[in-house]
Amino acid sequence: MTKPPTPMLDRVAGPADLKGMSQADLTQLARDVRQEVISVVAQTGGHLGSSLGVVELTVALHAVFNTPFDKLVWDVSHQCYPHKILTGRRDRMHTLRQGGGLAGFCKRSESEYDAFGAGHSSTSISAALGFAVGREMGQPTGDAIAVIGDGSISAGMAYEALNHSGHLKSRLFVILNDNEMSIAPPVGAMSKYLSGLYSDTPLGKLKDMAEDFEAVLPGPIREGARRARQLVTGFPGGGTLFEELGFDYIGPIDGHDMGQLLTVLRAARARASGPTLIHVCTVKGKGYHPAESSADRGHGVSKFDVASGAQAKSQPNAPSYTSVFGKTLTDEAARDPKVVAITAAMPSGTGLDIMQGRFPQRVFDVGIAEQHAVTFAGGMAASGLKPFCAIYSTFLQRGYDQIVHDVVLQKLPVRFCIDRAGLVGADGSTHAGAFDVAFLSNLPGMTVMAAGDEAELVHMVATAAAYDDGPIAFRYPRGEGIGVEMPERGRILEIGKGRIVREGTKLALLSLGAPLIDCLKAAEELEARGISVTVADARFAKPFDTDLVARLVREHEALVTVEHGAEGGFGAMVLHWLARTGRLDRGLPVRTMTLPDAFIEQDSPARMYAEAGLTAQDIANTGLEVLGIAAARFGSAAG
Ligand SMILES: Cc1ncc(C[n+]2csc(CCOP(=O)(O)OP(=O)(O)O)c2C)c(N)n1
Ligand SMILES: CC(=O)[C@@H](O)[C@H](O)COP(=O)(O)O
Ligand SMILES: [Mg+2]
Repeated sequence: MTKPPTPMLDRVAGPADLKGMSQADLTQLARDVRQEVISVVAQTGGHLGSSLGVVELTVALHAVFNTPFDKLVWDVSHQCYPHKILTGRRDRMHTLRQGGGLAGFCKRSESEYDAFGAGHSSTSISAALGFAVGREMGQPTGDAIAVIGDGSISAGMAYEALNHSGHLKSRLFVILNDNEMSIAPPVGAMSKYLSGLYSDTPLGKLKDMAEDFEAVLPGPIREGARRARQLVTGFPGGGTLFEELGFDYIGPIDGHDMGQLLTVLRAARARASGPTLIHVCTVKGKGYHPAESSADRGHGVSKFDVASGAQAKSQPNAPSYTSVFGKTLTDEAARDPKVVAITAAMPSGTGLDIMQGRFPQRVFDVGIAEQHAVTFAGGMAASGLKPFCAIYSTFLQRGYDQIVHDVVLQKLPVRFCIDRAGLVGADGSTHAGAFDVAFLSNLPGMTVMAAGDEAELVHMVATAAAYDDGPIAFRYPRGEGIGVEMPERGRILEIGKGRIVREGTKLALLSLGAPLIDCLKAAEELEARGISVTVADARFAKPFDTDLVARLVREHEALVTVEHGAEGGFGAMVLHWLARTGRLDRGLPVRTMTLPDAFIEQDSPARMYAEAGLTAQDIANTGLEVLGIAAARFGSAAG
């Protein structure tokens, strides 16, 4: 399909070109940018809905503010595609979320217009306030503008920042992009509150009067808006929640109406002396019917046909880990009424929407609130329930102290279901599930499992359901399983016990979780070279199977551990144990293969693991290396 003409956008090299444009030109520019976003994401896939929802807002912000001197901070920044198109990266948008290409989120190293990196939500107000204080202390920076969604502002960190902003009273702009959507429909009292600010109040009529005012929003209008708001908020001071926190509140305004946006942004920029929140109402997926009309408003799409909106469907060879988890937990819930589940605004991403469909009263979506999710689960466990807290590895980082202080310290039997473990592909370094084994395995009394395949995941869900002696976690990767035969029902695994998957004699490969398939492939390659290889699946990072490790060390000439996790995790613990028990004294060559001490940028998972040095070939090569050392050291027939 030929791309629609974008005459106004073709004239724009950067935000400076927007300064002289008329409202009509800017409106046309927005139309062009919207078409560009649709054309690009049809080719690349990505976060379509959120970006379409902020097209007019992005044009207006770059037209009114002096970026990059003024710092525009996008929350999550999954909605940054119009921003990237307008800030000199239009010609590279076709590389979006691909190896060596543009990141799917804002990155300081990618552009001076990306004032602050993101990918995780609810950080923008804190960062913007940091810039504002920097300005006040003489740093070369201008205004600070945070753009945060109605989902992201529901997270605790956003309140911490709002609270501090109101305390400091620094000039700061917070644009609340309210599209009444998170990934799923938003949950929580804040969402209802925001809707109450504009649902059926007289303000709706006042908005029309705000149009085309070049000067400050005229007093009667502004006063009228405040009076109308007093009708709906009832706060003692008569203001909105934000005003009670020390913000000037303006809105709500129509985030697709260029006239209102320009008028209000220019007025606010001219007048604001302290923290100012501008409440902008938008539509996620705006201007592209297939997105606007879909349940998730096109939040995350694969490549698609523009005319029909039909997305390219991958042909899976095996069920996804996520769907296996969702189905298996639902079966466990059917057998045990104590089983409940918690998600932090990601019911479909975690697969809990499957259980939600059958047991809606037993699945709790707490909003983007991982810290709360963990301690909430702790309370549930303390009450006698069996909470399964399903949070992506990368987002679980947000609730670490709650894991340590509220759950593990009290030995509460919370089950942590850690999806997206390892490298995740297009979302890149901000979303890597690299650290959970390391940060969980050092906690006293924590049990950590890792599924070697989708059948193992079924057993781990059953094991977690049966395990009430304390906190337990199981991790599994993004995407499809490897196509193993699936059990009817999960088997309860013996805690701390691994398994031998392939018997050999010379080299021992000890895998934790997903690298199992790569270890088996490496073993086949080495076998073809006459080298006999044992492949063991650790199953548990903590407590790991010391009898198994002792046997591998006793019966083989060399040992290699492999994990999709950062240094300081499983391999480190095994090595530490071997050293501590004297099992290295005879000089057995050991290698621990982990993710590197670096962040790996977006690419296909296969290419990311190649960059990490964790392919089957890498494992085979490492095996040859350690066997060579063994031969040189012990004069064996190894190698
Ligand atoms: C800490 C954290 N938890 C979860 C996510 C996953 N996530 C990405 S966008 C999103 C919804 C954001 O909703 P909103 O802020 O309203 O933005 P919109 O997509 O509506 O523009 C979620 C939950 C995340 N990026 N960071
Ligand atoms: C922007 C964000 O954080 C989420 O949309 C995330 O990209 C989802 O990841 P998955 O695609 O792995 O569910
Ligand atoms: Mg939203």
